[in-house]
This record gives sequence, structure tokens and C-alpha cells, in this order.
Amino acid sequence: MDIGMVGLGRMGANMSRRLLHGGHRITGYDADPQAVSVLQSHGGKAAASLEALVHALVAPRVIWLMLPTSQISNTLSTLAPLLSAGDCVIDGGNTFYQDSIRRARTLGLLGLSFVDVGVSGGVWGRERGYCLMIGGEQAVVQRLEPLFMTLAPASGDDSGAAGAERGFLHCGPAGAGHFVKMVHNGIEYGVMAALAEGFDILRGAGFARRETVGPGIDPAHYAYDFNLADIAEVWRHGSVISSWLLDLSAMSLLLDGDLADFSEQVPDSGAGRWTVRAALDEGVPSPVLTAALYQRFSSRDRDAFGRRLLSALRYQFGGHVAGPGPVPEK
Ligand SMILES: O=C(CO)[C@H](O)[C@H](O)COP(=O)(O)O
Repeated sequence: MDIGMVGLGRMGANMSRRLLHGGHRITGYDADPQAVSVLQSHGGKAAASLEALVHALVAPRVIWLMLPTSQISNTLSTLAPLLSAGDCVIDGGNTFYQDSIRRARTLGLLGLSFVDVGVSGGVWGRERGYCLMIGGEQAVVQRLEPLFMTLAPASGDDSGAAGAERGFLHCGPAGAGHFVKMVHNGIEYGVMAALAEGFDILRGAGFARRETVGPGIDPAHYAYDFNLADIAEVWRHGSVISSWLLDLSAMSLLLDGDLADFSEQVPDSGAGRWTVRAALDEGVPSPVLTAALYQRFSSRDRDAFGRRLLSALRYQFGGHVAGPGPVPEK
């Protein structure tokens, strides 16, 4: 198929390369001309502007946006007047699903189709393929199937696997793809938090070798010196918690057991918050995913003032001092 790819960052560039390798023709646009040159070096065509991209494609056009969430509205405002009825825009970013529902309606009034695709696979997707969660009208999604077949992990697999087994799924009408991806990312936070906490506990299992243990704790119970990379590795083989995130943990720990080059402050791009909001709207308890989201806020010291207030209160009611702070009056 002929596709216009807008956004040639880590995801857009790698997806374009996988599509080119699968025999599709890509015309790409990115605000960074260097990213467009890289696409050209892999056999794609370059467009110098969104206008040029639209003109380079034959109607009915398919334009795939792989952009940060913040750039989708402006890009659609520029694109929409350039497109013709029957053209299709795909948003493959981590967009809030309610924005996708609204955009599908707005573009639909102009005769344009809008398909939301949650894409998971990260920087490894070019080789491994991408898991695709798709929302939109059935007929439009069906027309785009050759693209999904190529991007999904089982591309080139002639086992006869279809749809979900290949790694793509039409989840429902507009917004459904981004809704499913939102929850996927919410789960991702939870699994990541569980791995982080578990490895932290294993790392602490030798604390009695380094410091005086508290009353009632036998130092012999905390005298281990675990090799975390080895533990992650052994868990990868046949354990109940084997997973790709565990594979990535094993690789990270092998490269540097202290993870010294990584920040303790963990950002979030929005999907975790939206998942928790959906859980609130649905009245579904989601303590694990919520705690994992709050862990990220804590990592950025968003609760530092609250923690100081805890210390202040302990001081006020009991004269307890924690760390540097006012000395209680006798
Ligand atoms: O879509 C993704 C993986 O599937 C995102 O790359 C990942 O979820 C990053 O999100 P956050 O910045 O919130 O951690």
C-alpha cells in the first residue's frame, strides 16, 4: 500500500522501515529534515511539508501519524483541509481515547475516516513486530489490513494465523484502540512497579551485613548477597513471571547491577492517569495500577511537602525528630 507517514521519530522511523521491508511504499514527513533523510536512505520518499506529503499521495490516501500527543490537534488542523473525502488518517500515538472519539466525529463530518491504533513494541518493534490495538469503522479497518499484517509480529508467518493471533485486533469503534492501549500501559506501570519492588527487596536482603539491624530482627535473616542479574536470568526460564519486561530487567541488571546511569525520577506520559480515571468512572477498584502511578509521582518528590508535614506532626505531638530538623524542646 501507499502510506504517508508523519513523524519519523523512534517509533515512526522504525515502523516505516518495517513497512518498506514488507513491500509498502512510504512517503514521510518530519519537522526534522535529518529524520526524512534517514527514511530516504532506507528506500522511502521524502516530503518537505504536510502539503507536499498530501500531494505526493493518490486518493484515497492513507496517512499515519506517529507523533507526540501534543502535536496531534495542530497536525490534523493543517491536514484536514488538504485531504479529500474517502481519505483516512491513522493516529498511532498514545492519544487519550476520548480525543480520538471526538476527532473521528469531526473528520467524519468532512467525509474523512479516522482510525486510532495503539502501538506497542517500543524500539524493538522493527525486528519483533508491533502489537496493534485498533479502533474505527469495520470497512476502513479491513481496507488497512495489509498494513497491520506487515507491522504485526507474525508478518511473513504463513501459519494461517489471523487477527489477534498475529498481533493485531480491531477492538471496536472509534477510540477503542486507544482505550485498549491506555489500559495496556496502565498494566505496564503495574508490572514494572512489581518488578522494581521485588528486585529492591532482593537487593536489601543483605542489609544486616552493612548496618545494625533493628530490635527483633536476626542479622542471619538478612545476610544474603544476591546476584540480581542471575536471579532475573533464572526467572526468565520457565518461571510464572517470565515476560518481556523481565527480559528487559535481566538485560539492564546485567549491563550495570547498580543501574547508576538511570534517573530515580520516573516520568509518565498520561496513559497511567487515564487508566485510573477510567477505573474511577467505571467504579472499578484498581489499587495496584493506582499505586504504580502514585509511585511515579513520588519518584519525582511530588509528595515531599506531605512527607515533611508527617515529620512535623510527629515532632509536634511526640517530640520525635527524623533527620535534619528542629530539635525538640525539653
Ligand atoms: O506505549 C508505550 C509502551 O507500550 C510507551 O512507550 C510507554 O508506556 C511509556 O509511557 P510512560 O512515559 O507513561 O511510561
